[in-house]
Amino acid sequence: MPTLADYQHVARGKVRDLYNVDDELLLFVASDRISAFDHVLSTEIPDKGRVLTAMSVFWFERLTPNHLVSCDDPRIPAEVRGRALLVRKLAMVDVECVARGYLTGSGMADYTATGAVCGIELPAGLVEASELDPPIFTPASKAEIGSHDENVSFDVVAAKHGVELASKLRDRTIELYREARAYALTRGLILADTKFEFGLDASGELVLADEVFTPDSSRYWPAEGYEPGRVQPSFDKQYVRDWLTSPASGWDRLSDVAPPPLPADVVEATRQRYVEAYERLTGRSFADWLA
Ligand SMILES: N#Cc1c(N)ncnc1-c1cnn(CCN2CCOCC2)c1
Repeated sequence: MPTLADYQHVARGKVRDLYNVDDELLLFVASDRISAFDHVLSTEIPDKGRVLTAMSVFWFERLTPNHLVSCDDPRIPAEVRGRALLVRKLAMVDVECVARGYLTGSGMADYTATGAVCGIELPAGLVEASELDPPIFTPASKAEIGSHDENVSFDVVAAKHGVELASKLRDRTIELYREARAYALTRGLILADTKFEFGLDASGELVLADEVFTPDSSRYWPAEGYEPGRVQPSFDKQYVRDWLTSPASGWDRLSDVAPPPLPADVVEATRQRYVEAYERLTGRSFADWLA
């Protein structure tokens, strides 16, 4: 059985890492790190990596083609089993493919400033968390760790990758989002938006890569209590956000100071929210995940 040290570390994200296994395969590892307010916190959330990996696998089982080869393979080191995926190498398309079914975050900021998002004019009078019907494709250029992705128009993507591939990215992004949004609603969860990464395989086929419909790549809101006109509570990170912005933390989010460690009760409540999100979405018990 190999260890992680046997594989070359080839890419590091805020909370994920990529290792080279061989000419065909990569190891995609999800950590227990959590980010909030653009900081990677010093406190980890136990099982976060395992829960998010289990969520990606649930969706990869339903949405093909994708890069997943295996979640349970002898080439996966025991130390990361359950939070690591063996994936096939692709020629990645350098676009963050975002679908938005609700107006929030940078989309709301762009709308407030210009009445449009990624060059897509929206109706007047929309408010924070307004539903967008139809959902919109709002691509972004990938940013380095620590800075925000930049929203770009479809035409910018088409200029870089050609109209045919840009259209495929847009159509596949919206198609996948619509399917997952409808399903999530049946489980009492609003999938407000999501971010995909795609690659091309040797035959030139567009293949879903990265993580899929996890709380790190997507915004999940509880459907119960949904009300446009205010910022909705994040299903998974609200406890962290509320504590960090409360007097109890002693932290000023507008300062450049790193956030303080999280108290144990916030860590446990957050862990429970990740487990609850997985169990509500999949109908499966997290205790059964690669036990
Ligand atoms: N997925 C995938 C994938 C693939 N299947 N084939 C080739 N390259 C990639 C790849 C390389 N970098 N990234 C960006 C996202 N990374 C995620 C992990 O953590 C680091 C950042 C994706």
